[in-house]
Amino acid sequence: MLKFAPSILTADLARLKEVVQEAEAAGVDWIHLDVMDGVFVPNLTFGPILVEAVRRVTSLPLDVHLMIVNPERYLEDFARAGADHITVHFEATYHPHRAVQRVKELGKKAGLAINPGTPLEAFEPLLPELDLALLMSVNPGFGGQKYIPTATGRLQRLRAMRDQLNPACLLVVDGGVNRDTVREVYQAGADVAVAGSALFNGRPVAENLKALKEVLYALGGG
Ligand SMILES: O=C(CO)[C@H](O)[C@H](O)COP(=O)(O)O
Repeated sequence: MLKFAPSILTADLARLKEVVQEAEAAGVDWIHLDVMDGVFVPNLTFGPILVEAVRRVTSLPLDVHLMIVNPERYLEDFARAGADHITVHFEATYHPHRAVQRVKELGKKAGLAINPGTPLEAFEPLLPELDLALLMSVNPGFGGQKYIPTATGRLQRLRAMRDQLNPACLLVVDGGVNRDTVREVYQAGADVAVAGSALFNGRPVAENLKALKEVLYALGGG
């Protein structure tokens, strides 16, 4: 069963509580929060204050994706704000291993993410300690981008690496997942799909989620 983690990046943030609760009622698995600093990625979003606000309106796991340089500086703040999972980017820190260890010391699930241009081997030394391995299937920074087709082969190879080194680590794909690409990412071995514009787009989340799941049911694998 592929899990779905809607990214609030494309939601109507003036209705934050309603949209998060709508997603929860629709049956999504996690809420994904994209934290951007305008340095690591060319966009700015929000920090721990918003994570804390979301924490107060849902009991779903909060999956915080830090697209910020030197994420070590803020791990405690996001943990205190109520994040359940904290994912840092391999490219954004000199010390990805130290950052992952710190997330675990804080009692949270630790994730490592890589960009589309980063070799998959970046995961290898850290995989045995990861709870989540997040593969970007768009260049990070914006919702609503097109899925990069080379992500599929990378997912397949990462799945094999994961199965060998740490089967308990969840494989997360992020970017451009929609009705046209969800089959591909599921068949390539993803455990969790982050989806922004396919789930938060002005139409009811339940309808959007159903449409994605129908593609998977048709395979007999949803
Ligand atoms: O990390 C992200 C962008 O950096 C977003 O989570 C991702 O792009 C989801 O949005 P969409 O499903 O619309 O592509």
